[in-house]
Amino acid sequence: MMKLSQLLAGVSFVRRKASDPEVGGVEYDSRRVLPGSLFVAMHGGSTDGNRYISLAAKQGAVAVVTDSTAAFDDAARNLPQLALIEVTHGRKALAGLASNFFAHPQDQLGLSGVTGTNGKTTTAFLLDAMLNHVARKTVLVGTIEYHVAGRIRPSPHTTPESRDLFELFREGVTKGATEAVMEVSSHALEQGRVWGLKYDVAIFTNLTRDHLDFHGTMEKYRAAKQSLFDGRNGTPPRVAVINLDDESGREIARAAAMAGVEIYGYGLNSGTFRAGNVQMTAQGMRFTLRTPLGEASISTRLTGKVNVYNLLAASAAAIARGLSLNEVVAGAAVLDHVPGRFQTVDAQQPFAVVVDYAHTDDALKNLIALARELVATHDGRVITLFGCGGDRDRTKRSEMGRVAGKGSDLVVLTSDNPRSEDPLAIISDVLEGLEPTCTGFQVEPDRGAAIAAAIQAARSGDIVLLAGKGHEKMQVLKDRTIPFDDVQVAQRALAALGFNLVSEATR
Ligand SMILES: CC(=O)N[C@H]1[C@@H](OP(=O)(O)OP(=O)(O)OC[C@H]2O[C@@H](n3ccc(=O)[nH]c3=O)[C@H](O)[C@@H]2O)O[C@H](CO)[C@@H](O)[C@@H]1O[C@H](C)C(=O)N[C@@H](C)C(=O)N[C@H](CCC(=O)O)C(=O)O
Ligand SMILES: Nc1ncnc2c1ncn2[C@@H]1O[C@H](COP(=O)(O)OP(=O)(O)OP(=O)(O)O)[C@@H](O)[C@H]1O
Ligand SMILES: N[C@H](CCC[C@H](N)C(=O)O)C(=O)O
Ligand SMILES: [Mg+2]
Repeated sequence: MMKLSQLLAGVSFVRRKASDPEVGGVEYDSRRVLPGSLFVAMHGGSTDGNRYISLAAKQGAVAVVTDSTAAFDDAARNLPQLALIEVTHGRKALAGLASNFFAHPQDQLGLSGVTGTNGKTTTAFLLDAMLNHVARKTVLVGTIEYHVAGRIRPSPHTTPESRDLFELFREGVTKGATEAVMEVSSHALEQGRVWGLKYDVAIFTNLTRDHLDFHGTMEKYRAAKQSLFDGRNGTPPRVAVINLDDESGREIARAAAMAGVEIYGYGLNSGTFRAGNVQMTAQGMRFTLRTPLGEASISTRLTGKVNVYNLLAASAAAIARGLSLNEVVAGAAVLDHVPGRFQTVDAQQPFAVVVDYAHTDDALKNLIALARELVATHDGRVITLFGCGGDRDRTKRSEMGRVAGKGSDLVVLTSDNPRSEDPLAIISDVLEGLEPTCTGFQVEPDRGAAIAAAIQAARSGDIVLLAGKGHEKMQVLKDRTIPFDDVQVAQRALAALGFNLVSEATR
């Protein structure tokens, strides 16, 4: 419990209807309001939290913070028992209130945030593994799941609302965590979900096409990412770990340097953290890591050029967090794979089946290029299965079709969370890019049947890429959400062909 006035410390507001109740919780969703809660009512893209103020009051809210002048006036008239505060930005206010409510757990954590179009989850997992390897307890927040000092929680969002983030941090600190590693999505930056958080280390992986449905243009998308580095998220980070091979990375580094941030640049061709002598197989990689602390040989079970970048980013961040080069090397060897990222499904079949989360044209292009490199030694073929998400960026659909068509020997075009859209309409958008570039493709909207078809088509030495859903366990359709797991479906398809798992065979 906390007095409303204490919760408001440092939170700027427009006006306040005086009264100072004890508050037992801070909620941004009326459905979670309990007796004694403070409800933060804010407008959104699909509804307006201000519509639910009277419902929240019925459920026992004692105070309401609103981003609406009209809602304030209305509640002042009709709900006289409520303490009221009007703010200009609901989520920024929420971040300040929640930080106060959970007693600033971030101050007791070394906080690292990863942003960029692709590679956030992988880089975060790598950094987390390095920190755990030197016995630092962590909170890990991202797309796949949340880890709170070893305990696993489901992840409803890559980057949760500030209130939920501070709750995770508080629980982590209570359980002995000293570090937090989190993915920071562009949605979160744009909306203010991480407003005011001071990062020790902010990491930029890359910027390529995605999320134009939300940001509108690449410039706005980049600006959202950049705000993690240049102080526009409230306060700039201490260190910025930035991919300097990426054009946007170079721009972001300039802006961060202007804001007084220390830059740790990385890349294959630029920066002070570099990789050389990369030797790559399907099972893993070795390369020389060059850093300002000296050189070391990295050995990892992750593979592919994109994972060289992810390892460079994680290594630089780990060094920024005080690890030695030896500790980085040891930590890099720990991770077997990141769930759903270049995860092989092995039932002793004579071809490879790989589940990967590539759901942008850049990721798909890189994935196919890696597969092409791996089959080139024995003249195998690349079979690529993918679809595009519904209610998401439409501009990437034909581009994904184009890169899949160009790089693959066979494409199986299917569905990937059509959400409210017609799966065939999404497929038709993809075909605009696929048809002109591809000699062999099949269309099968049912993802289960499509996976079976892709696997049936494989011959000895081929690689079957099942792209887009990675770790996901559900397929989101218009009228229902059904359990769906690419790894399991692939295992069943292999079993139907007489290939069976041996123990520990599935990585
Ligand atoms: C576009 C987007 O990010 N939307 C998120 C955002 O919605 P919004 O601001 O439009 O809010 P809204 O749904 O209109 O509701 C307005 C307010 O009313 C409240 N409300 C709503 C209903 C009710 O009965 N009572 C109530 O109080 C809501 O809690 C909210 O505070 O805030 C909501 C509450 O937290 C989220 O559920 C919602 O996520 C939607 C479902 C979503 O799909 N988001 C995705 C795109 C997303 O955020 N993805 C990124 C990662 C992307 C990537 O990995 O590349 C992420 O960080 O997860
Ligand atoms: N550094 C990278 N550069 C380009 N592509 C990458 C990189 N790392 C991973 N990928 C590709 O992108 C896919 C998603 O990777 P990952 O989950 O690490 O990224 P993410 O940024 O967290 O994605 P999301 O925003 O969807 O959660 C991988 O399966 C792989 O195909
Ligand atoms: N988290 C990202 C990736 C989703 C990947 C793909 N499976 C899809 O549903 O589009 C998003 O929500 O845009
Ligand atoms: Mg992610």
